[in-house]
Amino acid sequence: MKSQFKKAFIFDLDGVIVDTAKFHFLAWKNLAESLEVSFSEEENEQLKGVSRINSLQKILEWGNKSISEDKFNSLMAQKNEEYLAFVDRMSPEDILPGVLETLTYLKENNYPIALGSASKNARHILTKVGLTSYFDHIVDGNEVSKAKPDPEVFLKGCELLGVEPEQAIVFEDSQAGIKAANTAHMLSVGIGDKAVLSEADFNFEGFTELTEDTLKTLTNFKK
Ligand SMILES: O=P(O)(O)OC[C@H]1O[C@@H](O)[C@H](O)[C@@H](O)[C@@H]1O
Ligand SMILES: [Mg+2]
Repeated sequence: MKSQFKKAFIFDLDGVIVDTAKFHFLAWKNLAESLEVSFSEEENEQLKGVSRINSLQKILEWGNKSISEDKFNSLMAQKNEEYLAFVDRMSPEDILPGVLETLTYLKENNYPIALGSASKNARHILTKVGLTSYFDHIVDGNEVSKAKPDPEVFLKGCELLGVEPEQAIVFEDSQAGIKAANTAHMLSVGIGDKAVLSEADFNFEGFTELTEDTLKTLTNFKK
């Protein structure tokens, strides 16, 4: 049965828990440049939180390129191979500052916790950094049909955690993810540049700013 008072936490992965956003950037940049499509931090911002397939579609649109289905599939595989070579070198040292402390506090205080990521590599990355056991449920790119900014990934997380969307607090580093949380009436917490994530209900540079008092403020906040 759902308790209407309980709060639950949903974490995005890339750029929130681990700094894999920089690996996605490097891999997409190499791919875009191989197609002679210019790719800067600005374009990259628009790919954060966006699925692999939609990201490649966007790059092709920006460069006004049309390619065969075979080429499309081989580029997706090539990007993922390059990305996974970076991931292979990851260890618990790659957990972003303050994340472990936040997860430990939430776990000790019995808050339900889910992962809500667009990545098909999410489980592999959580294993690499040793965080799998902190999550009651993991929803990743393999389990959703609609990519962020559609809220499907977070709604699935709520369903599995047994809470209503209004009870969920979402940590996100992408504009697409903040939009998804807002659309579903969840509390959106932007992690990163406030100017970029201006639509979030709360903003923090990183988890080191999230003290126990701040977490209590979030759990008591009514949107
Ligand atoms: O290619 P993957 O690992 O399945 O990830 C899909 C997307 O996952 C998101 O978490 C990232 O922010 C995106 O940059 C990425 O494209
Ligand atoms: Mg992210």
